[in-house]
Amino acid sequence: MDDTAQGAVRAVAARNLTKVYGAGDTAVRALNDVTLEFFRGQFSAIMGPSGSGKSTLMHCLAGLDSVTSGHVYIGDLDITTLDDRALTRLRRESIGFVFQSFNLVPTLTALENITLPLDIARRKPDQAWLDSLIDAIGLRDRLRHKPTELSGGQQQRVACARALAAKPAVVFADEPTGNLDSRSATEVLGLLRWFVKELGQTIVMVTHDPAAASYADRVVFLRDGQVVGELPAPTQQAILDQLAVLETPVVSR
Ligand SMILES: Nc1ncnc2c1ncn2[C@@H]1O[C@H](COP(=O)(O)OP(=O)(O)OP(=O)(O)O)[C@@H](O)[C@H]1O
Repeated sequence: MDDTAQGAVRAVAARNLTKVYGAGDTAVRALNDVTLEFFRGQFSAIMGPSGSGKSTLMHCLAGLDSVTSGHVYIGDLDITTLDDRALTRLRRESIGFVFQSFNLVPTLTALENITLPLDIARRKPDQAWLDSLIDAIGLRDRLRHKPTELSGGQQQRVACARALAAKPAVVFADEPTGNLDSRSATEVLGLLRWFVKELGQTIVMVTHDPAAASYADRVVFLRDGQVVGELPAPTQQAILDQLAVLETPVVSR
């Protein structure tokens, strides 16, 4: 895919992306002609009122949900042309996920959870890369612990390392701090930011939390399935101001 004039390389893009759930009278247009790009080496946040289409957008971008029309690109690859098998391989090799509920495998140790994507893909670990992830999450002395022996914040840091283990093209984080206390949330957000700044990773995060979104390089705002604005270098106050506008019913504006 072309570089932009500023030299930023697109990591993920949606082109005229529409997603309709159901049909007839009960059809819901969750995404309505969304065209949007996320750049390599950037931390982006997606925000918007409940029901605005954030999860749907993330699921379509990650190849977890089919699109009704339009295109999704991971790098140069139009993933809407892939069959299920190719999509599964793409998700395994090129996409990392961090979920609100951590989703670690309870029977595996922290280290086994981190290397799981590599084991599934039968790929040899890059030890130096894994070491940098393990150092970054600060849990070298807990690597043999099972998830239940770790705090929520520690589990989410393990999940973050797992998301990066296979050096994905992009990491999608769905409310990664939604189940954490504020101190653990700050640690996880600092970690995500470090992955972007120091390792050049690309992260796209859905969040309801303006404090979390202020860690991003850029916030994209959705409303009624459409992109209605964005903020570069967002501050928490600027995000709150934008959300207040979005959450005001159109008729009273
Ligand atoms: N599987 C589905 N079937 C039918 N409608 C759906 C489905 N998933 C989502 N929707 C609808 O699509 C719209 C967008 O939903 P989505 O979950 O993407 O919004 P969201 O911004 O992530 O919301 P929230 O912040 O509450 O999680 C909503 O109207 C929702 O009810």
